[in-house]
Amino acid sequence: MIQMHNVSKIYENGVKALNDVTIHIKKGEFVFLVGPSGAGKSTLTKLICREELPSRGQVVINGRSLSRMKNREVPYLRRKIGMVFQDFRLIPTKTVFENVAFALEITGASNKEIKKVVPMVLRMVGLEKKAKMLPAHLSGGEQQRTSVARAIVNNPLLLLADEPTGNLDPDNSWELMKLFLDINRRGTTIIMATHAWDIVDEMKRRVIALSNGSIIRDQEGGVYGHES
Ligand SMILES: Nc1ncnc2c1ncn2[C@@H]1O[C@H](COP(=O)(O)OP(=O)(O)OP(=O)(O)O)[C@@H](O)[C@H]1O
Repeated sequence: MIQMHNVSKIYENGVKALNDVTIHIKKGEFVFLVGPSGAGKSTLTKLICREELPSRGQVVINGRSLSRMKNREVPYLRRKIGMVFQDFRLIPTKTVFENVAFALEITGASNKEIKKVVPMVLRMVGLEKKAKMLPAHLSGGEQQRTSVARAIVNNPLLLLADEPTGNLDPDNSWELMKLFLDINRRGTTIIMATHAWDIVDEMKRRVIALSNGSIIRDQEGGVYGHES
């Protein structure tokens, strides 16, 4: 489903963030991206959602090369990808319901569909009772679950999460991981960049370790590792 062939990324300021990276990720996999700060994890996730283009090599999602994709096709790609960030990125003036509904509205969903689907997704993340609240009145864990609801409301093929537990305490981090497992069991591929070594070690999933822009380990049922 995701293929990167000999991908390098050099930013305009000359920083080489990724160096000859080749990865294949199959539909339904759960992959942790690990490595020290600056190793290239965020850059890799940005290449997958075409927020950045590779300087060399190819990124192919579902058989489509992202370098050849036209700008007007990018929204269709993004609909297939749900994104979750460390800092939640909710719209502060919208309620929980409205934040999630917004992701559906921009795909042209009808009001009827929004009224049906949003409560279902809020129930799945355990926020059905908080639908009318604003993000500022929620705990960090609840804000992150709202952002997960928003990410999955379009039923994406892929959930891309960049350090999603970075602002959560251990209990909320594990709640989030249970939710991710649930989402993964329903068939969504998950790629999660993280420094949370305890989560990686406990979950025993595929681990891709980056160091200085290169893959130094790619292991099924892997651990965080301390080589990096
Ligand atoms: N937009 C940019 N322009 C220039 N250099 C960048 C840009 N984004 C990232 N970099 C550089 O590319 C390298 C890889 O950064 P990246 O954010 O991918 O690392 P990371 O592994 O996600 O780090 P962290 O764990 O701190 O989030 C770093 O040296 C960083 O400074």
